[in-house]
Amino acid sequence: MSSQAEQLEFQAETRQLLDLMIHSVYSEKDIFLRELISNASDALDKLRLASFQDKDLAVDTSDLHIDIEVDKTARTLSVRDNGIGMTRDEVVTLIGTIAKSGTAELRRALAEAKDSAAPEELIGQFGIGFYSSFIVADKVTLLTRKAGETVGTRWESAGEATYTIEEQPDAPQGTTVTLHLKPEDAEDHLYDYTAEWKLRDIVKKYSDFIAWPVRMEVTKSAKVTNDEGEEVDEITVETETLNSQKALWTRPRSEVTDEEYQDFYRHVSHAWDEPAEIIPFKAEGTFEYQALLFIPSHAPFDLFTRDHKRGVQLYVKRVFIMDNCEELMPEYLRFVKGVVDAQDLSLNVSREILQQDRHLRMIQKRLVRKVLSVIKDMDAEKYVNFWKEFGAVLKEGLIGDTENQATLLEVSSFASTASDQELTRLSGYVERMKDGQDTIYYLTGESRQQLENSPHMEAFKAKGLEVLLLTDPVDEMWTGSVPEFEGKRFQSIAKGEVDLETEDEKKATESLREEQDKEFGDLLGWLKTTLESDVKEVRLTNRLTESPACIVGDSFDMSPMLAKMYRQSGQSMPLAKRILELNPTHPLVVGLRDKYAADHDDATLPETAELLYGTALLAEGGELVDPAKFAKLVADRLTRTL
Ligand SMILES: Nc1ncnc2c1ncn2[C@@H]1O[C@H](COP(=O)(O)OP(=O)(O)OP(=O)(O)O)[C@@H](O)[C@H]1O
Repeated sequence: MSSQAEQLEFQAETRQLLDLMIHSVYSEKDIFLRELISNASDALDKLRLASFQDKDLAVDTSDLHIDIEVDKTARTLSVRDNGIGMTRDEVVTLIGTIAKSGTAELRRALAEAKDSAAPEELIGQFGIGFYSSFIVADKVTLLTRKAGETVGTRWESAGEATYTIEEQPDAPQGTTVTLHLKPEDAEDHLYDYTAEWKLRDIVKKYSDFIAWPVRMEVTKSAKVTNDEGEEVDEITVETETLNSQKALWTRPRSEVTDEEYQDFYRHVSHAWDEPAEIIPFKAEGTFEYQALLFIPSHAPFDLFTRDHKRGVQLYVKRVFIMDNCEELMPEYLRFVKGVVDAQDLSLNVSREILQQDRHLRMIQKRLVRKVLSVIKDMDAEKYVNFWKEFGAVLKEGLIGDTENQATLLEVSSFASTASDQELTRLSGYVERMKDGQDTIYYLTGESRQQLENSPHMEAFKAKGLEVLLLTDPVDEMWTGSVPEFEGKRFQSIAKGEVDLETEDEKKATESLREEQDKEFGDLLGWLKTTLESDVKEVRLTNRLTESPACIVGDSFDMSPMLAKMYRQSGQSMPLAKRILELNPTHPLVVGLRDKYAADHDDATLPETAELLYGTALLAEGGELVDPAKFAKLVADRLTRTL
């Protein structure tokens, strides 16, 4: 007895995607089968794992496999697995909606792309494997029963606004996806997906390495002699395993083609791009393992969201143990995909055990070194693309991975005042350093333009000193914890006192300095009191050539941008007071000094002090605490000048 079929609506984004899929002119239509087999293979992996971990789960895992079945008359193609299956709720959440984290981005991509975007790009970015069925089918039925449950679920959709879902008491355990195929149309690359040769071809091409047997009933004809002594064709139907099931990582690189690696990459990463680097790796000795890692050519859309989930898979003796094994790759290499197959771990390992495992830590160490060395050896073109896609993530490693800090610095690139087109490596910066320069100067902030025009830059521009322009949020963090590169100290030009004068220059200006300190002493003291709630010190500087004032931090002060990031992430961050530096040669500063000397009680003085501070803050791209009050001050002052 089956319950009433319920009709549910697809989420709006899913509907748009399905629409794209159905009307796709994408010529690589064959890939739908790869997606279905990939899902089936994952489901078998999960069942085997569940049977290890849950002894009460009464399931037969002795014959796990994938069947491909065709019905030429009904024009259907089914992919059946006896894997983990899904509950009704899982079908609704996994098949009816797209992962929450991706929806906002997807909506944007769909709006931007409309008809122009190649659907395969969207498919790739958002990992919507199952939906690719609708490229070749006008109706899809999914029948599934979760291991351990008694009742199954039947899901069906024609890829329009809705799908139906109902209970199916007699469903076998596992999942069967049945495609009601669209009419053949060779011109549109819609082939006969009930043809044995075609299916065999596709499986060989895309899914040969799948560890589980992919089976299909095939007809064989053989010449036999009948009772009358005549030679006749005998047609027999037998089940054949179409894939070789060879784990790619166990085979030497010379025996595997690039295509095979690429298809495997797409299977493990659920991505559709090509890997930029293929990294086979083998360790022998006391602790044996094999790894096959990939550096993708494109960053996935969810690289920076918390629930980014695909990384390196852990296998133990060719048995899948888990996706995204965090113990194998540090966070900052989360874009690396692939598998690690360890020989000496127990199949029963849990996440908790893994966290303690010494061997795993050793594997991680070696893999990290291997990946970094591959990045180091990339040719220029590949590296530029790599850095564009993953540079901001890699730099996260500068914060925690002190062991590889030197290599990470070596492979990092940065924007710099030396070129407005190309990024520079630190080695390039060091080569261009002036005689006697022992410091790598940098400035952090939100955009290149803001940094280039910041008052902090003035003296550096005037002296022709190169400054790195760091605009990734992560730059705010690592610059605080990495002291040097090849003996050259990093120094923020917005922090500490800047001393760009040579000894000779210092001598020449010494007396001028003393004089200025005397002349401006009163003003500095008064300003410090007046602006007490905003600054902790007021001093003269020679870092400014054009602006009247700028604000700097002490060497160990948090930058305003970093404080803002903390506040945005919900942490309370008291406003840190910084230092106001004045340009003693600027007419505004000189004028202010004179006015203060003439009349300490002039009513306009405190306002001018506030304007001076506010404009310095704006010039560096900072945010005023009370913009309305500041605007009013400016307007009043302007009115008086008219
Ligand atoms: N044959 C199957 N057996 C069990 N669960 C399945 C099967 N096919 C799909 N699923 C479930 O549905 C989910 C969504 O599948 P879909 O192919 O749309 O994306 P995916 O496999 O998660 O890949 P991606 O990472 O590309 O999103 C899967 O993650 C899996 O949990």
